[in-house]
Amino acid sequence: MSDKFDVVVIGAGPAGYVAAIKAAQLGLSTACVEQWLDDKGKVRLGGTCLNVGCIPSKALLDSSYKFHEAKADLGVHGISVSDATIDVPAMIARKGKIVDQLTGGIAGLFKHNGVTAVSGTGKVLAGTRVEVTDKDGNVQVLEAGHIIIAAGSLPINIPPAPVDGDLIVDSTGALEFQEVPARLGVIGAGVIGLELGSVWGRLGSDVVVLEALEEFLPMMDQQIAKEAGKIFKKQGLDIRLGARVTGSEVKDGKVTVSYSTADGEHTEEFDKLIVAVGRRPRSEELFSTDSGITLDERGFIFVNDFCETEAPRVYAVGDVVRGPMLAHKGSEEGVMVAERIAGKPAQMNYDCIPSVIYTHPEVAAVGKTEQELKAEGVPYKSGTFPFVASGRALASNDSDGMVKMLAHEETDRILGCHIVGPSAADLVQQVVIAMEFGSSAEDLALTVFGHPTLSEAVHEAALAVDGHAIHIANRKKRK
Ligand SMILES: NC(=O)c1ccc[n+]([C@@H]2O[C@H](COP(=O)([O-])OP(=O)(O)OC[C@H]3O[C@@H](n4cnc5c(N)ncnc54)[C@H](O)[C@@H]3O)[C@@H](O)[C@H]2O)c1
Repeated sequence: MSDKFDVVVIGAGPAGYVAAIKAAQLGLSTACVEQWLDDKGKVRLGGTCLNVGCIPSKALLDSSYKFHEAKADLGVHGISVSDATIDVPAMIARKGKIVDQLTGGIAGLFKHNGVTAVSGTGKVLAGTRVEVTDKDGNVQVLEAGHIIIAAGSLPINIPPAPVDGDLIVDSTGALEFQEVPARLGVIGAGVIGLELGSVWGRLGSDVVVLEALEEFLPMMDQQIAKEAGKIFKKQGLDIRLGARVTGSEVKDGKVTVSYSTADGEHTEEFDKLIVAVGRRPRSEELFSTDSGITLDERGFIFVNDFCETEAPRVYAVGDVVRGPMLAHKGSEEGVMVAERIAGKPAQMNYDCIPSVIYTHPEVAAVGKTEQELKAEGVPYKSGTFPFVASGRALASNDSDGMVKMLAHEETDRILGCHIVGPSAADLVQQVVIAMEFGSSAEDLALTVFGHPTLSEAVHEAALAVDGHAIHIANRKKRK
């Protein structure tokens, strides 16, 4: 193997592997260094997202939802299922197969595009060189025209609940339970806590989520967060806000968690405990001190809007840099950087990145929340539409939630859209496209939406912005 490449990418997660494929497609000789190994000691591509994140968690979310439907949701359609049971090891094995299929698919894409996968741990040295140490300790140095660091992130550990991989697990361990825990504790009511809490809750666990903050989903639009909180409560998720975990004790196959609230100290006993208190950038031991790369105060690699680090010809993308820790944000940064290396004037629109919590119903958002617009003093108007007024949602017996559209009071330009409801992730994408093209709420209102679809709820929310909704009573004066 040559040790000279136009581009060396460190990390083969969604940010790194996409950057590598794009760079190769643009005619640049490209290597991608990855430290993850499979059980045979071969390099494994795909990073957290494919191996222990987005994809396996969605596989379990879907399996557990089907079980829940069979047990509790089909009766209303006149379908009776007697004695639905769940084979947890079979469910986990199916998830494993999907992961294998997708990670193998990236190896195929690398081959097809001519990306060289290099097994080992990469470290950036001065002079755009990358030192790679393989599993046996062999070291080689790659000479790079440009470097793209896409080293990702790691779960945060907290001293009150040290992960032991058995009773106390992080998001990775929570994808491997071989039986349904009777009582499951979750620390953190963030994205991971809610998704994994839903999986095991639907399979029969009695789930308690302990969240230190008083506010539920503070990053989300508060009207939508409140609606989501009500729905999750109705589903049986016991989310305790203002509950800061202060300690844990493992004894006799159980874990006792201590937490404090405004009322004082409390304890709860669980069969398993998931720690989901956030992730941190994987930026340690990633570059030599003379490489010129710097970190910001939170440990993220410091980059500008074009993902350029302070070292010439060294870029960083994805979870290891500022911005939301989302696979699609990392992938798009990877594409932008590959194109800029190839001399194209590419840039990212950071104002138009959707985010989703894959509970059922899903919670999805793009753009500004109402509280952000208020804080920034931006004049705005809003329109909402509840799914209970959607024929399609009622037909599917899936009518919890609403769509909320925010537009500029004077220009009518769409500023944000927030949804809790069926297929929220796909619905919000319609608004992402509209926003990317600078659409006004009226543009969406004048668009023909197929009937009967869930998408009509987006249309009606856009109509409601100026009091023109058809299928609900408009509260505001029409313009
Ligand atoms: N669907 C998705 O897009 C998706 C899925 C999974 C993860 N992610 C990303 O991964 C990252 C990590 O997710 P996450 O859910 O771990 O983090 P998060 O930051 O979304 O939530 C962590 C929560 O834990 C709480 N917390 C911290 N310490 C606590 C304590 N001692 N006691 C009680 N509560 C405590 C915090 O207040 C916070 O609300 C996020 O950036 C997320 O966006 C995204």
